[in-house]
Amino acid sequence: MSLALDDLRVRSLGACEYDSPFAEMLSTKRTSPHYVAEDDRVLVDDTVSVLLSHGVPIDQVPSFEAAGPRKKIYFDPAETTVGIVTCGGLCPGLNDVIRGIVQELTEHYRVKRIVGFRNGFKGLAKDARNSVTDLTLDAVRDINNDGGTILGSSRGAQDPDEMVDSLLIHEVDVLFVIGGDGSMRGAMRLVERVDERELDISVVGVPKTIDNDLPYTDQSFGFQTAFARATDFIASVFIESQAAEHGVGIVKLMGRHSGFIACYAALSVNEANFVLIPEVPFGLDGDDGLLCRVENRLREHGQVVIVVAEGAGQDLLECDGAKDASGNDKLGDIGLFLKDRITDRLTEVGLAPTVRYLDPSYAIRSVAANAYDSVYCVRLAHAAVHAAMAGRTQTVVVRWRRRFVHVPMALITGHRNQVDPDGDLWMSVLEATGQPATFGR
Ligand SMILES: Nc1ncnc2c1ncn2[C@@H]1O[C@H](COP(=O)(O)OP(=O)(O)O)[C@@H](O)[C@H]1O
Ligand SMILES: O=P(O)(O)OC[C@H]1O[C@](O)(COP(=O)(O)O)[C@@H](O)[C@@H]1O
Ligand SMILES: [Mg+2]
Repeated sequence: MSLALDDLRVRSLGACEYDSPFAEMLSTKRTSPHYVAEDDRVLVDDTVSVLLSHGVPIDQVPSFEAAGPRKKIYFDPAETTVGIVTCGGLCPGLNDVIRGIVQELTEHYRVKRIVGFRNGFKGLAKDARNSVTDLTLDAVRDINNDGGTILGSSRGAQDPDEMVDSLLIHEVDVLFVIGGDGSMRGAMRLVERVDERELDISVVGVPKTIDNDLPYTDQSFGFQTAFARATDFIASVFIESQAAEHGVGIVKLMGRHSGFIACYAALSVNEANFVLIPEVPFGLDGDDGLLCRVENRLREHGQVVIVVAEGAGQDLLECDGAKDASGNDKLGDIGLFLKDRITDRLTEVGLAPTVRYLDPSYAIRSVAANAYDSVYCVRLAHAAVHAAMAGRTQTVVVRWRRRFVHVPMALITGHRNQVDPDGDLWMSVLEATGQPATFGR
């Protein structure tokens, strides 16, 4: 996708006139290999030929605004009320982000009040006006030890005007939306209404996706925890299948449209023979199809391990076009389908398989963040707070090539991050599994 520098400019509500609590600490800081000053920018691309292809001087190639504290801020902290909402599916680290935002706003910016809206955007609807909770340091003290979100979450559309009314009733100046692609679309609709009503409210997003399907972020928070947890289940079916005469282990992992969890978890265990992801179609039948390949593998090695992302092979299933409350496609169960088809095939050819099938999806998504993701979450939380207090709006904070940067909200929903079948990650999966680049197609 080709971007111009202007596509990457983030919106500000206005001039920053208040001293930031970080003003003194920043007074001597300059860009270094380990720090990007607030007036410097971070390149989108890191490859020589790509940079050259823009054909413009280096300060005009696409770049992001650096995240981090500013010397001057837009909101007067003593007069600022902040709201936080978590939306969509769970993801490890949601509580860490909430806690990080509350700690930063309380201990450094000393804002007037922080409220949490309960159960996602539902908590901003008209009939939920009493569902806010005060987020104090005490309220968030140990929440990082638990998975899920203390605020609750939901799917399903809400009236954006009602949501703006709720922000006004609670005198919210800054709203943090922690959510995925759907939530960011919802947040943009909210910003439209805020603009129409000429309100001075900042909306800043912290992108959340267990599937790692949001662009402009190296890896989303919680992803490392998720694939680390997924490895336990792959290891389990590996051991089970090893102990059987004709053992087949199948694990279905989350990944609606993007197979990152499947790829990373499989590479981590490095015992999978087939990794099936939405980005790479496969066929079942014929000498080249999955069933024949599984049979051959079983005959040669006595054991097969398959890792399948939930969105893989959807074209093989009958789909009724059903949607969830947020409008996301309801997927067919590729894991159970494969389990049945593989069992039938191996039984037909007399191999009497022992098939172990695990679908640990919710057991993976509901855990607390690991130490790595906790660090990531707290740093995203800090970046989000600095961005909002400096008046940025319609903006999300992400880590891109190890730098924390600001990205216009529209870009994060513009396309999906997916495993590139021509990229080096998929190549590593092919190397590790020994499976062909395509089969049955
Ligand atoms: N196109 C959209 N416009 C407005 N709101 C949306 C849109 N898509 C999703 N939402 C809302 O955002 C919230 C979260 O969306 P969902 O798709 O469930 O999760 P995620 O944000 O994790 O992708 C839901 O309340 C949903 O109704
Ligand atoms: O059963 P639920 O809660 O609707 O969620 C299932 C989906 O949620 C996900 O974890 C991702 O959801 P989001 O779009 O909310 O990030 C998918 O991997 C999965 O398909
Ligand atoms: Mg989503």
